[in-house]
Amino acid sequence: MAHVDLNIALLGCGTVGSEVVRLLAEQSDDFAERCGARLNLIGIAVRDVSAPRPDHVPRELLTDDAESLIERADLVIELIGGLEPARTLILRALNSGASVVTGNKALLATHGPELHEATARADVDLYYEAAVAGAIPVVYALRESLAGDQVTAISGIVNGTTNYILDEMTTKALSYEAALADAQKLGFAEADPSADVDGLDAAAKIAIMASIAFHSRVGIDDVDTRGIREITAEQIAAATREGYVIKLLATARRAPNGITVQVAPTLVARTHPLASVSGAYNAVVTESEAAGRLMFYGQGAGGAPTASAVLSDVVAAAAKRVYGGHAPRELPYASLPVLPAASARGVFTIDLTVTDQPGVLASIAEPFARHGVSIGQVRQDADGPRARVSIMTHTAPRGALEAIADELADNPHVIAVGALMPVEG
Ligand SMILES: NC(=O)C1=CN([C@@H]2O[C@H](COP(=O)(O)OP(=O)(O)OC[C@H]3O[C@@H](n4cnc5c(N)ncnc54)[C@H](OP(=O)(O)O)[C@@H]3O)[C@@H](O)[C@H]2O)C=CC1
Ligand SMILES: N[C@@H](CC=O)C(=O)O
Repeated sequence: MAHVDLNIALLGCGTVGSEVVRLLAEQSDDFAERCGARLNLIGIAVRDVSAPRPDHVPRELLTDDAESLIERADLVIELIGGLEPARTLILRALNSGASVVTGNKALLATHGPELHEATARADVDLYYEAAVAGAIPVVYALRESLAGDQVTAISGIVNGTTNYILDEMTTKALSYEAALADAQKLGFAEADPSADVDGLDAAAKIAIMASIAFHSRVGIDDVDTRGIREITAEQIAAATREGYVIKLLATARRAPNGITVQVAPTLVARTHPLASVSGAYNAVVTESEAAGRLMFYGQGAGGAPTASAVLSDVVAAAAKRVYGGHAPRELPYASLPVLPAASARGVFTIDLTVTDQPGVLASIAEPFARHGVSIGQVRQDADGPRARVSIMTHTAPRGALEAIADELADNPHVIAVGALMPVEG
C-alpha cells in the first residue's frame, strides 16, 4: 500500500523520549500499515545536544532549536515536561497546524483550557494518554470507551513512587526515609521527589481524569491535596493490624451539586481491589451508571511503558491526518463546580492519644454527636497511663471531621490528635 509521509518532531529525549525514538525506528513498517502514513522523525529537540544519549538515538537529528523544528512538522511529540517552554512550544505547534501528543500532566492540569481552545481553533488534535498512569489506557477509556455512560466516581493509585514507598513501609517495615532512599536508588523518585511525595503529580492526574469524566474544568489547584511525608511506621503497623493498607489515593466523585476531587493517604481495606496494587504499579477504578465498576491496572511510569502510550497517540493522530476526522473534543459543557474540600463525604478515621481515665471516651464522643457524625467503630489500646484510640466514622462530610478534630485538640484528656484519614472499602 502506498503511504503518505508525515513529519514528526520530537521535543525532549530523556527517559520517555529516548524510548519513543527506539520504538518509532523498530516498528516503523508496522506503524505505516496501521496509520497509512510513514512516520518520518525529522528532528529531536533537546536542551544539550552534546549530552550522552543511548546508541539508538541518531545524533544527527538532535537540535537545540525546537522552534525551527516545529515549523517543519505535521505532528509534534512534546516530552520536555514542566510548564515552560513546553506550553509555548505546544501552542506554536498547534497554531502552525500540527497535531500534538504530550505526556505533560503538570502542563495539562495547569493550562489545559488554553491548550484545548487552541487545539479546537486550529482544527487539529491534542493527545495525552501518557499524562495519566503511564502505559494504562485510561484517558482513552474515559474519553472514548465511556463516552456513552455517566461516570460517577474515579479512584486510583496514579503515582508509582509513592505507591512503592508505602509498599516498602508496609511489607518491609522500612521508615519513610529509608523507603524514599530506595525509590531514588531505583530511579522511581526524582532527586527532588516533592511532586510525587507531596501528592502534586497525582493531583495533576486526577484533575485531568475528572475534567474528561465530568465534562468540566478541573485544574490542579482545585484538588484538595495531601502527600505522604507525614505517614509513620506506627500508622502503617496499625493499619496492617486492622486489616487495611495505606495508599495514596486520588479520587473524584460526582455529588448532587458538583464534584469533589482529592488526593490523600487513605486506609484501603485489604479486600478492596486497589489494596493489592503493589510496588510502582498504578491502577484506576471507574464507577459509571451503566458499566458499573471497571478497573485498569499496569505500569504507571518508566520509559518504555510511557512510550507505549505516546505511540498509541501518535498512531491515532497520524491515522486522523490520513483518513480524516478528529479526536473527541474536550468540551466542558457540564461546567460542574468543584466543591470545597470540607463537603467531600466519606468514611474517615481519626487517631487520638488520650489519658487512660474513666469518662475519657464519653468526652471524646461528645463532639461527634454534636456535629451529627455517627461513629462506626472504636478501638482502644492501652499503653501505660495513656491509650491510643482509633475512631472510624460512618459516612460524613470532611468539614465536620475537621471541626471535631480541632475541638478534640482542646480536650484536656487528649494528648495528641493524629491525621484524619479517609477510608475506602
Ligand atoms: N518518566 C516517566 O516515567 C513519565 C514521564 N511522563 C511525562 O513525560 C514527560 C517527559 O518525562 P521524562 O522523559 O521523564 O523527562 P526527562 O527529564 O527524562 O527528559 C526531558 C527531556 O527534555 C529535554 N529538555 C529540557 N528542557 C528543554 C528545552 N528547553 N528545550 C528542548 N528540550 C528540553 C531534555 O534535554 P536534555 O536531555 O538535553 O537534558 C530531556 O531530553 C514529562 O512531561 C513527564 O511528566 C509521564 C509519565 C511517566
Ligand atoms: N513520577 C511519576 C511518574 C510519571 O508519571 C510516578 O512516580 O508515578
